[in-house]
Amino acid sequence: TPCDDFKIMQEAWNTMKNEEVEILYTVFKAYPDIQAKFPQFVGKDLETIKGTAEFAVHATRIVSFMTEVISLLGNPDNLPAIMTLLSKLGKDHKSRGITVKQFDEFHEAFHNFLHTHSAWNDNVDAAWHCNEKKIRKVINANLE
Ligand code: HEM
Repeated sequence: TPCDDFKIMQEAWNTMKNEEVEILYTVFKAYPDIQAKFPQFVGKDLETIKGTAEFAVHATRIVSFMTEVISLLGNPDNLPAIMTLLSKLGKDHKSRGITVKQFDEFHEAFHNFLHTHSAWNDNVDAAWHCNEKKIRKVINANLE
């Protein structure tokens, strides 16, 4: 299945994973309701906060989480670790009042970023979608 092509997914991600600030900016720009959930960013001008250390720190937390999960893919021994990380992410965000709908929004905006990146192609897309579907299932089960 395309899920087994995790290597090309990891390679593509490696070319994008250092664009933390641009990734979070893309998400907040498309969905201000996501920005509004952050006590430190609510009501602030996105263009202004984009350049702050606080913004870079949070962008890096999110993107590093993704990097961690993506690096663990492909080895069945890592499955329990992946499940633990994803369940915790879902539970921690549920307790902040964040919804599946907002994760869908994040997802969509995040994809606009990925798709406009030069490392993206049909093979990466297929591998990404297959793995992402499974990942989102675990997160959603813990968000609901
Ligand atoms: C869907 C919209 C989302 C909203 C509204 C949201 C909101 C938040 C908020 C308010 C915090 C706490 C910030 C702080 O204490 O400084 C947080 C923490 C965090 N978020 Fe999100 N988040 C979203 C999606 C995501 C996604 C998709 C990921 C990763 C794939 C992610 C990863 C993290 C991580 C790693 C932390 C720090 C650990 C923790 O406290 O849980 N978030 N998020």
